[in-house]
Amino acid sequence: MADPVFERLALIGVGLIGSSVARIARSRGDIARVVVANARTEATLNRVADLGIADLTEIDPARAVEDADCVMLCAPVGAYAALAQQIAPHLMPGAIVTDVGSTKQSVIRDIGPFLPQGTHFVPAHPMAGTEFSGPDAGFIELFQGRWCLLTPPTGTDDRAVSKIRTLWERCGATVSIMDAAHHDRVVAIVSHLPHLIAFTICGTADDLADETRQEVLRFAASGFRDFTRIAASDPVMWRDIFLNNRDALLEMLARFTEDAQAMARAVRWGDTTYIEDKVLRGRKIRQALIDLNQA
Ligand SMILES: NC(=O)C1=CN([C@@H]2O[C@H](COP(=O)(O)OP(=O)(O)OC[C@H]3O[C@@H](n4cnc5c(N)ncnc54)[C@H](O)[C@@H]3O)[C@@H](O)[C@H]2O)C=CC1
Ligand SMILES: O=C(O)C(=O)Cc1ccc(O)cc1
Repeated sequence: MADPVFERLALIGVGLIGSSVARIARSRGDIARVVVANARTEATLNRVADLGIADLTEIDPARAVEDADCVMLCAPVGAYAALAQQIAPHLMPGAIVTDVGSTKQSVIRDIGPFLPQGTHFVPAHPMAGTEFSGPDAGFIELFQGRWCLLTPPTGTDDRAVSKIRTLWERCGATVSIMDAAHHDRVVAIVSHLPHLIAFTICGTADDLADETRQEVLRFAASGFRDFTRIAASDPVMWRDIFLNNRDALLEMLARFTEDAQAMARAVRWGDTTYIEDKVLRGRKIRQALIDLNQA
């Protein structure tokens, strides 16, 4: 077995993503020699201990990061600034701080300024997840065959980037490195806007008159069901994502609204070619994903 990438990995937050990393690290042995789990409540830490997915549990984030050569923030992105401020004075010289947040410019803005000289910061975003949360939701296969996007700010130490790349590759992901602003625009269209649409359409259906709502729930076809799966995601996590990728999300929403209006016009005027073209385009995108094995 290869040497572990890290001696001690501290996970700040052990929900779906943190607990999946913990499970993989514990089962493989070549990611970290010791896994420390931090969460806000004793109840979560007791659950982590029962699940046996960390070597140590620690309720104080400042203590959790002591002696860790890698600290991974796995909480909702709105909590990052306060967490960074708390842990910064306790980081070991040379420690690598990384994260799994779904927005990247905000994370660099919120964490970067607190980190002391001599530590390294490698922001990351695994493009894998489910609508479930908490330590029970994680699983070993979560990142298998999925992308992990790294957005190291200019000047980041190459060895630190390379170690985080190895960590994610050992989790089963393929790593791609990109600029944080580009990342935020890409995920706004492929992830954040689809979630916004899912939350909105479920709300719209729920706002309908009582009688109709019953019908919506009883006869929901698979299209609506697919939306409800996404809409079942964690409210705090998505509140934080929307507010921390505001500009890119609003830009993509404006473009989407224009396109939806064009579709409405085609429906109103019976523009069969327009409607067929759009449906065909959707079908081609679906096929391309299937060909890439990502659907
Ligand atoms: N759920 C998903 O599908 C994906 C989520 N992400 C990102 O990963 C991060 C974690 O998401 P999940 O694991 O899904 O969330 P989760 O809700 O399953 O777990 C979050 C963890 O953070 C802790 N936490 C919550 N608020 C906190 C606070 N104010 N201070 C300290 N700790 C706090 C919770 O106790 C819990 O341990 C988020 O930043 C999210 O944007 C990234 C990829 C996919
Ligand atoms: O469950 C789904 O459909 C997801 O899209 C999961 C997801 C949620 C947030 C991310 O930043 C990345 C992936």
